[in-house]
Amino acid sequence: MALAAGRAMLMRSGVRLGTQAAARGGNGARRFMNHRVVVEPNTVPGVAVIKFKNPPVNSLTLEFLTEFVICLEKLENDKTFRGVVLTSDCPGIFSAGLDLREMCGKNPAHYAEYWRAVQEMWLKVYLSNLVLVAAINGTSPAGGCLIALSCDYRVLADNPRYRMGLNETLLGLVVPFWFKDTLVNTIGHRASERALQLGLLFPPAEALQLGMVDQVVPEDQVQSTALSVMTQWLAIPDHVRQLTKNMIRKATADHLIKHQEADIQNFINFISRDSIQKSLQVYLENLKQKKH
Ligand SMILES: CCCCCCC/C=C/C(=O)SCCNC(=O)CCNC(=O)[C@H](O)C(C)(C)COP(=O)(O)OP(=O)(O)OC[C@H]1O[C@@H](n2cnc3c(N)ncnc32)[C@H](O)[C@@H]1OP(=O)(O)O
Repeated sequence: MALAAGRAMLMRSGVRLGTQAAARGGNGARRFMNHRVVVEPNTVPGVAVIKFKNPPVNSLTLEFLTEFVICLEKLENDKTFRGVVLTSDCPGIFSAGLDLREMCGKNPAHYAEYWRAVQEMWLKVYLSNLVLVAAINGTSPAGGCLIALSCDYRVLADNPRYRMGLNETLLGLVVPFWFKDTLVNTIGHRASERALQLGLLFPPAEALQLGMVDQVVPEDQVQSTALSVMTQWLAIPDHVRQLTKNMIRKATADHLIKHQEADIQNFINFISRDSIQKSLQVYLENLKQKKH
């Protein structure tokens, strides 16, 4: 379903699906290249590494989301893969979250298409049959943090410049209930109440203390740590681990699935408001200004 919608979207946007290139890396592993998502089968058998490559900041554009979902779906359907490490190819940034330009100055049909893609991405990651380990090698606000929180395990680089959290209120936005649920399921109710209302972005030591990440390691060890953690997770037979994961996550995902259309309508109504459009424009302008 998501794959079909994604293919249609890529066709509309002029991206040819036949262009995915396969090449052999130095270790003989096949390396699949999309435009914005690079998939590398790794030295650990059954494990692929997905690298986000949507410069400058890995913002979650419609095209990025579509490629990402297609990549995950392909890996899920290829029974040689049991686990995936998610990481970034953009130095210092895991993902800047939802692309603000997708939510600014567009029409309701675009907002609907974009929000459905955000929902589908979250459902795909949150309910994946694969073991997903986030190797967070950069800052990850809002939607970037959501991706990491939706994985099974999080390893964060020990760099005080890398912040993580759901900072939506700082943009004048209210997080959707399923962003909130994902955070509450990870760090608990009280910590989420404070983090969400204040739009807090946490440095590594605090993220670890809160349980937002599972491990903080030196920057050059993020991916290797993620891969060794993966070995531990893959020691469990897939079917029992998958059934257990599904049992724990199903209610949260079902809540969105049941209200998916209403959630899209709510997003359109909210994001189309003049006051929200104005605050997003001001936020984008401030990002530009800070450079000068
Ligand atoms: C009922 C439903 C309600 C709606 C719910 C909506 C939920 C929203 C979720 C989100 O994810 S909103 C996005 C939140 N993200 C952020 O707040 C991050 C903003 N960006 C930054 O803080 C910084 O850019 C950075 C990520 C820390 C990187 O800093 P750096 O100094 O390295 O780069 P910049 O010069 O700031 O940025 C480069 C370039 O990229 C543009 N950009 C940055 N973030 C975004 C983004 N999220 N979307 C689109 N574009 C982004 C930035 O404007 C610069 O552009 P140019 O000036 O070069 O054109």
